[in-house]
Amino acid sequence: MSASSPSLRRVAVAGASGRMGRMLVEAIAASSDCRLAGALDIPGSPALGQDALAHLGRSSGVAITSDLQAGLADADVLIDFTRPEGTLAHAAACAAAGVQMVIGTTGFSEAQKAELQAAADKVAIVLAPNMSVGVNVTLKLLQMAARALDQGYDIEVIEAHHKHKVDAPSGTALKMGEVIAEAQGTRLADRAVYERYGHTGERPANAIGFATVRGGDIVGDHTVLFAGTGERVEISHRSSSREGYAQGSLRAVRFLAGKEAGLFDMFDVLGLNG
Ligand SMILES: NC(=O)C1=CN([C@@H]2O[C@H](COP(=O)(O)OP(=O)(O)OC[C@H]3O[C@@H](n4cnc5c(N)ncnc54)[C@H](OP(=O)(O)O)[C@@H]3O)[C@@H](O)[C@H]2O)C=CC1
Ligand SMILES: O=C(O)C1=N[C@H](C(=O)O)C[C@H](O)C1
Repeated sequence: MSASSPSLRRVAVAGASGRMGRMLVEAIAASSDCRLAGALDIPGSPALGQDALAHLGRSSGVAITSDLQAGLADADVLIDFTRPEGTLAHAAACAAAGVQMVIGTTGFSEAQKAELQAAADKVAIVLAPNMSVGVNVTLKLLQMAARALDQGYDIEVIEAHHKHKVDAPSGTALKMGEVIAEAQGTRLADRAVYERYGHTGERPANAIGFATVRGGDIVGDHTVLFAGTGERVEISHRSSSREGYAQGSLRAVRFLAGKEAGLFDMFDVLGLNG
């Protein structure tokens, strides 16, 4: 489906009654260049039939539906923050209907990522575990630090999130590990240590360790520790609201305008490659 005018993007939201979905619907309603064109949620959701802005006591004129075809019918792009299995079903429908996607969902397996790549061969998709500008700049800082601190520094990624989060480590923490491993000419799969318990033995020099905290309403904290001899470097990002994820998603929506196909990330959107 093509845009109704070059400057107005018609945006549907999947997981519309979720924490991110609500934030996205609100951000779209407040924007001057995006219009809410559909609101989807999972069959059985208590939000079905309600207006997408009902949680704010307002009306968007768009009711939340689980009918994928109806939810996408008027959309140029779908923003999806749901669960991997939901995102994959949405990606298949979007590829068939020619609807672009911005995907914030985390927790994909390698096989699921390959399915998203196949969808992106048909329609343009931005996929990123964190849409905030600050986190993506942090990833660039980590690239630089990882190159400079290549020898003699033990690397640990520590993340904290709210008690409702279902995947661990966070998608952002894994991305940080991947960026660091790649900057050092290695693969995260060969270095990641996700669990420690009991007699673990000494720390392998090349390990990238992960530690996960879950509790309360923590929006999202990430720290990477480079622990050397006599000093340590800590690079941290803390989100205090989901607004940054929503605004980053809208930047991705604008970036996609006019793109036919391909899998992009927030480095592409923000011009951070190179
Ligand atoms: N990339 C980024 O910047 C960010 C990514 N995220 C990621 O986004 C995802 C959602 O986070 P959050 O909003 O906090 O989660 P929520 O659980 O609050 O929202 C998820 C929404 O998706 C719906 N849903 C659940 N399963 C399915 C399915 N199989 N198909 C369709 N819809 C489904 C839920 O419905 P119901 O409640 O009825 O189950 C709910 O409306 C997570 O993977 C999270 O890690 C989060 C923040 C930022
Ligand atoms: O579930 C969340 O809340 C978040 N998930 C993303 C992740 O897994 O990295 C991004 C952010 O940290 C919030």
